[in-house]
Amino acid sequence: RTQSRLGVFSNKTVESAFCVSVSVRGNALRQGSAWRGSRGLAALLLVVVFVCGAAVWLYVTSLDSEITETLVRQGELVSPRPRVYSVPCSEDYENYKRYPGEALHRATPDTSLHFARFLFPTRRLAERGLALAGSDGGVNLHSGALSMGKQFVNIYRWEKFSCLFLNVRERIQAIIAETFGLDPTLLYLTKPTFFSRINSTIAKTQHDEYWHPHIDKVTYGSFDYTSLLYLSDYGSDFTGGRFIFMDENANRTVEPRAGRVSFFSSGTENLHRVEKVEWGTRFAITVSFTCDPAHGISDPAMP
Ligand SMILES: O=C(O)CCC(=O)C(=O)O
Ligand SMILES: [Fe+2]
Repeated sequence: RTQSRLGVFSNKTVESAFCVSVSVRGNALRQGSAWRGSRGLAALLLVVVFVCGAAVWLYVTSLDSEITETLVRQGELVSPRPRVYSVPCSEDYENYKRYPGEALHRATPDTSLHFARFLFPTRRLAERGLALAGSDGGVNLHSGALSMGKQFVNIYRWEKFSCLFLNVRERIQAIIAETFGLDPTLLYLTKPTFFSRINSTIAKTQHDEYWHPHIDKVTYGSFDYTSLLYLSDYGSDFTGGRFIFMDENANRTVEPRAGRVSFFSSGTENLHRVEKVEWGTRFAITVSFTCDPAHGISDPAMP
């Protein structure tokens, strides 16, 4: 369809060009109008090039994402009950030691109401932490120390962060436990738990290449449950950057919304990737849990 639209525009252009070449052979008045005509033609050409460029760009970006289903739109409010999509259990789990309560589901709740209170300070903290770190990837929260040249800065000094994080962590842990039918005391925070800021600049390190399909249990080792708390809105703060579950026959997306928490079991059943961010800046925090007490980490503490 894009090609035929381009054809129609080209035909009109040829017609106008013919009229102009007739005019220049006439008198001065006609030359003046020919000049105005050719300026109009140039403007028309510019508009045509812009429209075609935009159409091709939209087409290519829609091809890139290949979304087949949108599980949750940015504007939807899925609250207070989480929306749950069950996926078949991955056979990989047979190779792992099992811990009580490991469940194999995917849940995509929108808990904006519960998290609204934490959004602004958490987002500000993420912005300040990432500005200090000067990285386009993420900032680890488990040590609390950001390297800044040769100096280390403890981010937990800011904003009573440990209390804030504890609340966020506890609430997410409670929702995961409730949704998967687990005992919340058998879930442990694990590392890495981190802020991420993504924009359209080119990745500096391989770690910054967030768009590759991956399985969190493989990438991070200790993850059994991944949760993502979004701190900015798809469509207004940034475009692109949708989260995509890559199922066998479908690519199912979750559109980030500030305050939305998406969580899922971290195994093969939840292969996923993040679409490249096209415009703007996307902030999120990844809070991860393990069922293995040996991989648990303690909550950040105030120094
Ligand atoms: O930020 C997201 O939506 C997902 C990030 C992710 O897949 C990861 O950190 O492993
Ligand atoms: Fe991931």
